[in-house]
Amino acid sequence: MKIQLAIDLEDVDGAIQLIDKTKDSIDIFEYGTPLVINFGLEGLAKIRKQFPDITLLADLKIMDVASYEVDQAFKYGADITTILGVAEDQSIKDAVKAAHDAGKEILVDMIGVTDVAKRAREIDAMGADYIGTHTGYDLQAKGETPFATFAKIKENVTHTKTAIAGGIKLDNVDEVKAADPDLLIVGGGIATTDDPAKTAAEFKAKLK
Ligand SMILES: O=C(CO)[C@H](O)[C@H](O)COP(=O)(O)O
Repeated sequence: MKIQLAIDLEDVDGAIQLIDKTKDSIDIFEYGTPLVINFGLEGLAKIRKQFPDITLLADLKIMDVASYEVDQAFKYGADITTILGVAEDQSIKDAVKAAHDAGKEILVDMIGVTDVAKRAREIDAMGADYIGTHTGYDLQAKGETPFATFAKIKENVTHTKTAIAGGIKLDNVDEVKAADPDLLIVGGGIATTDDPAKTAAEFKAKLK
């Protein structure tokens, strides 16, 4: 299982410092949506320049004009970008094609999807690289977790790699291991701890 650190900070220099501290334990770094909102893809390019060899995901949560936005993410240094599972089929197919033409990857974020099993089967057939459960902050605040939805995804995909996100902390690692995703995405569970380097290393050790 790979681990992705979601960097949902509000400044690029803070993101650079966080990457520097945690890079020995993390497989994929996510340029989170707050960074996209505040600094656009210029911030992503700054991170790429600083770290030419890391795997970078741009969390664009694309909804439309998919080929263009996917191409922009890769032009500015991403290896993977995200599109929403609630987007039109055509947009998801366009995103997958644009990514694969560029030798890159697409993660479909299932936030807000109501019929998860059906949509997971459809997305599996569209050739996305990853399909991810995502309990957003607004539902985390109501006590929701991603595990039940993740199980539905896992049951309904045949070849797409699976990802889980939404409020995962070190305390949840046993449940994550039982769920068995290909990719674990952690944001606050690493970034907001007193010692992110130590927490990231603990995640890595526990996931072995
Ligand atoms: O995409 C996101 C918010 O929209 C976050 O990156 C994702 O939820 C992971 O962060 P956390 O572990 O803090 O929930």
